[in-house]
Amino acid sequence: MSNFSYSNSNLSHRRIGNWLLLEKLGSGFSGAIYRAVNVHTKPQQVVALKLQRTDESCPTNRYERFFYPILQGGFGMPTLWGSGVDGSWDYLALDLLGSSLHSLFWKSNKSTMDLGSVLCIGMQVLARLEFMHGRGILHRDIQLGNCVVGLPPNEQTIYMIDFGFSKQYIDPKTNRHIPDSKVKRDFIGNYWFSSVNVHCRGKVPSRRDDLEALALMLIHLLTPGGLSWTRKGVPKDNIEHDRLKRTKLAARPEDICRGMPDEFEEFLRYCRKLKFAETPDYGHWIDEFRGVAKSHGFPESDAFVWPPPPPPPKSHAVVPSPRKEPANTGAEIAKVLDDLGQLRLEETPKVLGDRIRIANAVQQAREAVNKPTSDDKEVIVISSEDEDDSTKPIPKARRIYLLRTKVSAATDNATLSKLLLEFVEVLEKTYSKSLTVEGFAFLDTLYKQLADPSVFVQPMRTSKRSGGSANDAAETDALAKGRARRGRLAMLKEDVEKAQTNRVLAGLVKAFGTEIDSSKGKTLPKTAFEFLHALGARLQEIK
Ligand SMILES: Nc1ncnc2c1ncn2[C@@H]1O[C@H](COP(=O)(O)OP(=O)(O)OP(=O)(O)O)[C@@H](O)[C@H]1O
Repeated sequence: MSNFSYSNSNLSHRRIGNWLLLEKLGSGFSGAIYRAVNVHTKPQQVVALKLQRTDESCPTNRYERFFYPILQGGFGMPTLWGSGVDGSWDYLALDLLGSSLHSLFWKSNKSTMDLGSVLCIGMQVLARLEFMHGRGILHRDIQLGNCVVGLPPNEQTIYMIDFGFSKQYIDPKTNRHIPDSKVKRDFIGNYWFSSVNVHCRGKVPSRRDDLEALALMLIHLLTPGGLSWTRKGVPKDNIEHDRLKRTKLAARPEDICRGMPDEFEEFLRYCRKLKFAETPDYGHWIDEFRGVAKSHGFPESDAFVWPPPPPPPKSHAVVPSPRKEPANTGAEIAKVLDDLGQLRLEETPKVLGDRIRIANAVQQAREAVNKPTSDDKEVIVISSEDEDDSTKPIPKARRIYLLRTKVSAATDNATLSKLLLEFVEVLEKTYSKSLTVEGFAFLDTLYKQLADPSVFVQPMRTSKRSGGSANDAAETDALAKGRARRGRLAMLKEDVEKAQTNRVLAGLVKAFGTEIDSSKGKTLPKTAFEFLHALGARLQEIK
């Protein structure tokens, strides 16, 4: 085993193979990278020479020499110009590239990376993974240090490097996916971003784990100070490592993604739901990230521009956009602010959980900011639903937001039914069948519309036996009986089918929201969709 210290050594001006070493670019535990020139070419070809001792206990250069040829020609894959062994040195001559994302972010001295840049990283790394996986190779060490930008004119392209931990997941002899195993295995990857399955549960890595590492990397960049388990540095012993794994395992997607566009939480959930041998839908998530960029006013291109250009104007930076409506008076704005001031979270009745109350408060604040003052002479509509006529995908969160604004303006049950079914369609079409903050906010608005008769133009009740709120409550209670016997969501669906009034439906929407909010991962099982469809149908019937 080599005791050689790559970080303390300086091999500048030495010649290895055809290459004259210039300055050191980086070094790790088991290798060093130098800028080097080919002594035989004119003009001199400049490369990055990746060096490793031949007696290295972890001979990653030998593995990389195998993978690079398979990856040649891929966009964002470095070209391998040569490789060999010279004396005690094993070397790879690679395209000379620029800084790693780790070093760019570190030097920016910011606690988070801007959303626009993070989305570009997401889109580009997804495309790299699609290519690698398409060639039958897993990366298995996705991290910021292994994503590097090119040198001009390729400085907006992110390259994948370091295939020392890579592996073929398609067996070249049988052409079949490698098998899964129940035997716990030693973890391969990195402490920060390796997936929960691989890192904490000892599972065999597959394509899904490369994607989950990317998801964690993106979430890390958007988290002030980074993901909690990255803050104490590299674990020094097994006790610290075990603690780190426990923290990672316990971190719920909804907690670590709080405050970020919903798509990040959905992407993480999606990765974790993929089956061992399942092919991820890379294109779908590239489109989702592009949609988020668009809705936040960033360019839709995945070009990674660093340092990031100034953020888009505030009016475009917020996901929801105001509806077209007459100019608001100063009194209205004052009322919204007053309402916000009155918002006493601990005393607000619990409707659908904290997530909704917070979402609503944030929503109101956003709307207050976007509303013109009484001094404004004309209404400036920054964007509206009608403007979204492009073929680009609208992110799920925005679609749900738009539906929610329509629900709050609806004046009859038929419209509510139509909007609810559109909402269900959005949920059904997305991969992650979990209810996000926007989804809960939609249910909350629907609940309020159904519970408050004053919002409807038409009379709300047609039932002979529903005389008042006491009866309504009794009816809801009666309908709730027997839930212990059958699945609660299935029971709620049956209750919906029997409901006679909007107020009863409101109670059931509330119960449904509470049910989902208390479920692990806020996921919507089949019975939840059945409930929503039944609710849509019942709304058509109750005039
Ligand atoms: N082709 C390249 N051009 C320029 N710099 C590079 C290149 N490849 C690597 N580097 C720099 O050297 C660093 C280490 O590279 P790499 O990850 O390939 O080596 P390693 O020995 O496997 O490192 P580690 O032990 O940290 O995984 C990178 O983070 C990057 O800053």
